[in-house]
Amino acid sequence: MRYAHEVGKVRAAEQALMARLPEGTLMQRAAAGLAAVCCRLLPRVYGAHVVLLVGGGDNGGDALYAGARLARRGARVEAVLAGSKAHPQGLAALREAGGRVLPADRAEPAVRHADLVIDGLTGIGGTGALREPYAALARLTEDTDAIVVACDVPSGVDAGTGRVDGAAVRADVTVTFGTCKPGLLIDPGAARCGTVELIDIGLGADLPDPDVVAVWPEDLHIPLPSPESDKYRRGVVGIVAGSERYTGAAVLCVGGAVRGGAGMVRFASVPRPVELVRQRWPEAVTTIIERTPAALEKVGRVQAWVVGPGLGTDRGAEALVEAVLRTELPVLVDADGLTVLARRRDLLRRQAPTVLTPHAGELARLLGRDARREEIEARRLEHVRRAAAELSATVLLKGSTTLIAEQDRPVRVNPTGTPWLATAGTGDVLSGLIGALLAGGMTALEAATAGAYLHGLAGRLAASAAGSGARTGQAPIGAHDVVTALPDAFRTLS
Ligand SMILES: NC(=O)C1=CN([C@@H]2O[C@H](COP(=O)(O)OP(=O)(O)OC[C@H]3O[C@@H](n4cnc5c(N)ncnc54)[C@H](OP(=O)(O)O)[C@@H]3O)[C@@H](O)[C@H]2O)[C@@H](O)CC1
Ligand SMILES: Nc1ncnc2c1ncn2[C@@H]1O[C@H](COP(=O)(O)OP(=O)(O)O)[C@@H](O)[C@H]1O
Ligand SMILES: [K+]
Repeated sequence: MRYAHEVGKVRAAEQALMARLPEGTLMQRAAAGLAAVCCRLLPRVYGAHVVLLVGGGDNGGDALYAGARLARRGARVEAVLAGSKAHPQGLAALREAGGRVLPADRAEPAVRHADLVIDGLTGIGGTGALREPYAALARLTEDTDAIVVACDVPSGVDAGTGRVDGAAVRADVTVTFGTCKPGLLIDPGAARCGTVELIDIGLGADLPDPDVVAVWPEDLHIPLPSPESDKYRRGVVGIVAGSERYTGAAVLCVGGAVRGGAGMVRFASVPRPVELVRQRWPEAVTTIIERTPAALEKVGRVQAWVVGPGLGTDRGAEALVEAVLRTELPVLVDADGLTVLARRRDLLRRQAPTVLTPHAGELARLLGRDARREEIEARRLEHVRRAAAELSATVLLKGSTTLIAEQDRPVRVNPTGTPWLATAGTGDVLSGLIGALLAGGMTALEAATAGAYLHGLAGRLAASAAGSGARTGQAPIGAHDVVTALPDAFRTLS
């Protein structure tokens, strides 16, 4: 897992470490690491043209010292100063090494023609939208052939949240110090980082437990069938989805569960979705139910439930959501089920695990009051955490960078996925898949994590046209393609 710490904790750890070291040691460590990465990225350091974008704080100091190191190795280093002040010792070091300061009006051609640009405008001290001239300098990085290396954080990205409010640097590589920052792992900030390289500056012992962790495949412990397995031991998942009006969601959800490794899928709904599920997934055991509180009595035993996709939001849907949540089994609530829950949050008072899989709009409804969809998209980390605490559930927030939160645990960031997944019905596949993993005995957090990982990977595999010779090798996909690609996604793990 890759770990990230909140900015306040990074600063506290830095303070504690700095108190034990000679002044300036940490900045030298950071600058040495940054310069080493730049040397690796450049085909030749000697004679390379390097431009530094330098803000008024220590982030600019790192860039200046790194520039001095590159200048000493023969690079032609030019610095553009964004503020009225710049780190004085860093500036002196650059000049002493043969680097020079460019006037502001030379910044644009310099960045455009450079071999490498170091962004040292703002780091963890950046607050709010970049002001001028920082913003104009950050925009220059969007239109250059130079390799853009962000120092600690791409300027314009909020290090704590990943929020981007206006102009921001678009980096090929982000060299971050001591520990990752949440904004480097969470979109929209993560999309600005390129590859993230972590430089050890010795903070380790002073850092507390991480606030955010990115999931790695070796963290996923998906149970595999053994010789003693039978369909009941592998897990029976019950799916309550679909309505006379919406049928596709049910078919996709069942598909996600079948391909997600359930020993058996029991599907319960009204006649039309039952008929369609039977046609598409003869493996599923179907039951026609009425939309009443007693509906589940006919369904048979399961180990976990999924409720919500295509269910509608009327009184009948509410009766079904209530019936499922009144069981003492793990339950995943998705889609229309979440809309029902927004007016019946009392149903979340239960002992067994509950997994909620909202997108930002659904989470806004669930949190109510002041929550707005756009705010949630912009500050995903804060909202997913708040949701897990207020709703006493495992919350998986979908969208660009899926986050998974449980109270008092680090938030998990899913590294797989592709914007091609932003198409109707892919969420239904995810809920069926996680339901199957829950029924197989994984904890709510494990099942949500593994489900998000496999789903994102299946999306990528489905979207990439291997061997097609196409330029990007990617193509649009439908939700059923994600279902089809799930076995290949599982195969990458075994
Ligand atoms: N501490 C340590 O031990 C170590 C720290 N290290 C490094 O220090 C970095 C943190 O340095 P920091 O605290 O000086 O803040 P920093 O990121 O340079 O930003 C402040 C500057 O940005 C400006 N500014 C802010 N917002 C702005 C906006 N919206 N628009 C425009 N300008 C804006 C702000 O201007 P002001 O508001 O003061 O006018 C000020 O000039 C950290 O990321 C890492 O790289 C490493 O060397 C390792 C050891
Ligand atoms: N921009 C994006 N980048 C990556 N994944 C995305 C993006 N937008 C949506 N997704 C993923 O696509 C799926 C869409 O789910 P959802 O919004 O529930 O759609 P539906 O309800 O139509 O099935 C989720 O897994 C989500 O994480
Ligand atoms: K920066």
